[in-house]
Formats: sequence, structure tokens, C-alpha cells
Amino acid sequence: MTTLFPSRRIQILLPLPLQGVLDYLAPDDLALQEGDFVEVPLGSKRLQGVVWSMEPPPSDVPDERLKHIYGRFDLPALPDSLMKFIDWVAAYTLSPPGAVLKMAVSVPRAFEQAKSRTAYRLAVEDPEELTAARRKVYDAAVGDMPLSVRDWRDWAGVGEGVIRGMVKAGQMTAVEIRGEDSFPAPDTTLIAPSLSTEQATAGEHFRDLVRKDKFQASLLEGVTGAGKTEVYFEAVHEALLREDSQVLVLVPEIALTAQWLDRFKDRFGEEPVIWHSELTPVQRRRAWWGVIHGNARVVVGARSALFLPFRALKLIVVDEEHSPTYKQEDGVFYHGRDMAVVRAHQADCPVILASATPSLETLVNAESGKYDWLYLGERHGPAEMPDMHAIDMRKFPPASGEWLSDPLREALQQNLERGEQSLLYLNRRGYAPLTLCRTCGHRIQCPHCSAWLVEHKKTGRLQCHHCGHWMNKPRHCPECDSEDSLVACGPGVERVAEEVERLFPEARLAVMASDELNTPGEIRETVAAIVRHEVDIIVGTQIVTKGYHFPDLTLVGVVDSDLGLSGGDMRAAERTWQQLEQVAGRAGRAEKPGTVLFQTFMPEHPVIDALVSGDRDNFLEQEANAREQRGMPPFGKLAAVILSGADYNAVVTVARQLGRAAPRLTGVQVLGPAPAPLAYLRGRHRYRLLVKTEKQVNIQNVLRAWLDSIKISGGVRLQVDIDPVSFF
Ligand SMILES: Nc1ncnc2c1ncn2[C@@H]1O[C@H](COP(=O)(O)OP(=O)(O)OP(=O)(O)O)[C@@H](O)[C@H]1O
Ligand SMILES: [Zn+2]
Repeated sequence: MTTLFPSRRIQILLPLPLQGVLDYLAPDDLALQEGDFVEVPLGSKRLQGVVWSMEPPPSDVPDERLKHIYGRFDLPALPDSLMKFIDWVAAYTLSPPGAVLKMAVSVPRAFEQAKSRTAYRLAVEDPEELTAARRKVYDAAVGDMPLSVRDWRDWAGVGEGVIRGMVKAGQMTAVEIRGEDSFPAPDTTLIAPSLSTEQATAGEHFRDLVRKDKFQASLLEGVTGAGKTEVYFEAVHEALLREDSQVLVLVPEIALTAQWLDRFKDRFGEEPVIWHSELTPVQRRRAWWGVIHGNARVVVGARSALFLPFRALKLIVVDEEHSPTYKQEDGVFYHGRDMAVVRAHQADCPVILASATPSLETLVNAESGKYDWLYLGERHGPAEMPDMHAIDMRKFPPASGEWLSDPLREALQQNLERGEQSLLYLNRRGYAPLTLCRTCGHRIQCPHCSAWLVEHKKTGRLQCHHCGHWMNKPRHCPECDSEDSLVACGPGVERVAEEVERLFPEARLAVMASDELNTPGEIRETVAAIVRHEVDIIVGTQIVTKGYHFPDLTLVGVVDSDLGLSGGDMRAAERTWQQLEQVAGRAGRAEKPGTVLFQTFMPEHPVIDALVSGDRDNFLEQEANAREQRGMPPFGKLAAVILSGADYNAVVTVARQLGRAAPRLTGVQVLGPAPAPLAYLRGRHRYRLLVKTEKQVNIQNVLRAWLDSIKISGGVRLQVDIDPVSFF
């Protein structure tokens, strides 16, 4: 094609996992700047991309060979700080920049002009009068956001008829919304709760940092129930006092933050803008538009919110910064907490990492003075830290097929009699983790994964927790065909709940696990029922550890404190301590004192000792020393290379090639290849290699040189995980 108009060469990044930017031509008279959204031809397709550079370096491709862009979208440009962040994340994680860009712009119909449409908003006067189904809808409402009938249906997990019925009954009102409708601004004039001295000191420190308007990372550490949220709300408030400012709060699991949202609304009069992967397309688009146009002032979201196009980010908060859910382990592998610090650096604003159980990585940075370190040593109000005790299961073994020891049973009984709430914690979904044949010893495995199938009694199924494969529980052993010979081994929450029902038939029981509580609405419902004290005993998995505040909950029993301690990776002890400290932290958060009982076969284990004695400093110091001696993070660097494929031989061949080509450099050590602990996952065989380097080594360069030297074929997928968190 000959050029009719004078044009210039620009570089476009497309949201595709291609290697880099592509050169295009743009007409001279089209006002363009870096960050602009444009439409371009690629092959036979029309694609949306972003102008990445207006001054591309010289290339061998002559202008005549280049294609012209079609045009520019009427959207604000992608902010410079986000473009830098995308490049940085791509380089750090060894991902194509386009794959990272995709996370920032994967918004349905982001580029179209919005059409107006009808949505419905709740107008319920007295929730007590609602039918059970309508109550579900009411409880599912997260904020005042109007939704379409279909979105309400999905969100609340009810039929469309329920929604239409509510509209008819005047319990919902119709509103016309446009995709780019702006969000109401938070109210900064409301009266704040009065802070304790230590809360106020920390709060003032953060206000100061926000006023300075510069990058600074801080650790906000405080015992469970210390009121960390109130304290970082001070910083949020200060940031909101600035015109057009934006704030990002990351939380580990957005579906579980109903209580947090209520508190935000109490403090700022409005709901924040919510961002996570399960938003409906309309919600997603509206939030994204709000952020790029600047009227979304506070966003609370999952890790992916880091890639939203904030124009004027003045503060980032990472709540529960220790949480493993911040790590993304597919596509672009990244750690949300670490990337939040980078994002803040590029936006030149403060970042607050909050936790009662900070990660070792963050503690090391706080200790070295790199991060500011604020500490809250006391619970808010009259609440005291709970009493913690270990129950030595060697001395109090439960009968076969039972899981609660006598001391724990007695404590439950007494708590029931006092009319207080108890929580039994076991981080295992389902009824039993293993089904075994009594006759031949056969264990029922997933055909697609090297994992046992987990029995779920409620559905009568055996289910794989990795790939979702399931089968009905058979009467006959699939191996030896004996009838009624299959037995359930070990406990899951359903089985513990069964034991509680047997022991305390009069107690009102709630099971909280991600199986039972699928929709966010149902989780919200259960949480509300617990707060209303319509539940006496809760049996739950790790989803109950997520920052909940139940004033009448005074007893926490950990069914198996040793789960996760044996045979684990380098973070097993740290992670177990964090989980147990967090779950223990649910006890006694208001006037009534709390007790925590840890059932364990290893009462002398350092983790149990740290919990019971409260001497976490000593425990964490030992953990840090052990890691330092082995050159493990944060004292050295680590990366995992994961190979997978349907063809076992192809995977092994590539793994061996990589092993042979492993770099032999000082300060660099390659471990493996070895079959992954989960050697077969979703129908793919898996091998792993670990690269460990000294801190000053540029591990990305080492990896690039090494991995580029190998040709990968036979359908083998290679994934790089910098700073791996899990090692399965
Ligand atoms: N200054 C205050 N005034 C009134 N209420 C407060 C104050 N500080 C904290 N609270 C209340 O105390 C409870 C515990 O606070 P919060 O949930 O923020 O603790 P936390 O430090 O985040 O604990 P965890 O780490 O266990 O989640 C909440 O119900 C909160 O509203
Ligand atoms: Zn499976």
C-alpha cells in the first residue's frame, strides 16, 4: 500500500503474548501520545493496542512494509506509571509485555462507547420480612451498585424469577445506567472513631507519609484485633483530602470482605469500587472506566487491581500482606504484595503492608530499616489476647474415626453452656481426604492428577481438588471389586461437623468451607448469621481466618495443628504459624476473654511453642537464620522452572536438556530436574527445576540466557516462577 498522507513510525504493544512491540505507521496529523489506545490491523484481524513509543529505535524494516493504524480511541491514555509498571513486571517475571498489558486492559467492550441499559437497585425496607430466596438477594448485595437481572441472579445464586418478583413488589427499583457512569465520591467529613494512643501515633505517621507524597513502604504490624483497618483508614482519609487522588486497597479474598465493606461505608459514607475476577462484565467495565477517568477514588480489590489504569495513585494498602493468595500462579506468575511495592514506587506514593503475622520477607525489610515499622501491641478496647494451650494428642487420643479430644470436647460443652460461640478449624474441605479399600488396600486416585479423590458426603461424590474431576462414590472397589469395602480415612470439615452434631445435637452448626459456601452471597449470609449469634459452633477451613470479627466467639479449637508441618517446603513452618495465629486471633475479640486449643502430636514443635508461649520473635528469628544459612529468600533469590506436557517422554527430554545446559556460574545453583511433587496434574506430566542464586546475581539474566539456549518442542510448556511460593 502506498502512503497518501505523510505519516510517522510508532510502536504499538498489543495485549497478546507476543515477544514485544510492533512498528506501525500513523498519519502525521493525528494527535497521538504514548499510552493512547489505537486500533490496528494484524493479519486479517482488527486489534486494539496501546501506543508504547512515539520514537521507535531505527529498524531494518522499511516504512513501505509497515501497516497503518486505523485510528485512535476516545479514551484517556494509559497512565505513564502503569506503562512503566507493565514493562517492569514483564522484565521481572520473564513474561511477554503484551501478556502483562492484557491484564491491564482485559475489560469487555472497554473501547466501545457505552450504551445505556436498565439495572436494578435494592429498595428493601425491612429485610426481616423477606422470603428466604429474596433474603439471599438482599444478603448478596455488595454495596448500592445497580445490577442487571442476570447479574443479580448469578451473584445471589437464585433464579431470575426471584429478582423479577422483587422488582414487581417494589423491593427493587430500576435505574438507567451508562457504562461510564461515575462513582460517588467518598465523604471525608464524617466523624472518625476515636483512636487509642498507639493507633493514633501510627495513624499520624501514615498521614504524614501521604502528605509527603513520596514513595515509602511501611509495615503496619499489630496483634489480631488491634484495629489495623482503622489505622490505615487514617491514611486513606488523608489521601482522599487531595483533589482527584486515588487509593488502592488490596485484600486477599474479595468475596470475603463483607465486614470490611461495611466498615468502609461507616467511615466514608460510600462503598469503594470493587475489583476482582468474578465481577460481571458490566461491573468490570464500569470499574475500569471509573479508574481511568479518575472518578473511582478508592478501589478495593484482589491482586489484579494492581493493573488498573490509575491516574493519580496516592496510596496503596496491602491488607493481610502475608497471605499466599497474593501469589498468581498461572499466566504471568507474580506476587501481588511485592508488585504493590513496585507499583507504589513507580507512582511515587506510600504503600502500607498490614498484617498480624507479617511474612519473613517483609519483616526483614522492616528490620533493616528499608520499610517503616509501626506496631500495635494491644487489642482495641477491653479485649485481651486469648489464652492459648496445646492439647497433646498422645495423651488424649480420640476413639478411632473421631477427631476431637476430651479436653476440646469439654471446652466446647462449657462454651455452649455459657452461650458463647466456638470455632473448630481444620484446613481440609470435604468429608475425608482419602478413600481406601479394606480388602486390597487400593486408594482411589484422580485419573488426571497424582492426587487422591476427596470424599464429599453431601454430594455423595469423590472429587479431585486440583482438576475438579469427580465420580459417585462406588459400592465396589474399582480394583478388587469387593463390596462395601471402601472406607473413609482421615477427617475433613464435613466429618468434624458430623462429630459435632453427634456430640451436641442441640447446638446450631455452620460449616464454612469454599465448597459449602459458593456464592459471595452465601458467605455473607453465614457471616451475618454468626454475627447475629444464630450459630453456636462453626466448623471451617482457612476461609474463616480472613480477618473476621465475631464478638461472641470465645473458643477456637484447631483440630489438626500439625497439618502442613511435615514434609513441607521452606515456608511450611512460617505458613502454619501464620494460619494458626490468624485463626486463634478470632477468639475473644470483644469483652469476653478467648481461649484457643491446639490439638497436636508435636506439642514441642517450634510452631506450637511460638503460638502457646507467644514468643513469635524467637520463632521468626530461628526461621530467618535457617533461611539465611541456606541462602534462601529473602537472603538469596529463587526461581522455579516448571515443565509440563501430555507426553511424558517429551517432558523428560526437555527437562534433561535443561539440566545439562544448566548455568555453571559462581553464586548460581540449579537443583533438579526432578518430578514435581504433583507429578501429574490435569492430564499433564510435570517436572521442576529450581534456580537459587546469591542476592547480587541478576537471576532474570541467568534464566534468559539459559532458557533461550534450549529449543522446546513436543507440546511441552515451560513456565517460570520467580520467587515461588508453592513448590507442588
Ligand atoms: N479506635 C477504634 N474505635 C472503635 N472501634 C475500633 C477501633 N479500633 C478498632 N476497632 C474495632 O475493633 C475490631 C478489630 O479491629 P480490626 O478488625 O481492624 O483489627 P485488625 O487489626 O485488622 O485485626 P485482624 O488482624 O485480626 O483482622 C473491629 O470491630 C473494629 O471496628
Ligand atoms: Zn484431578
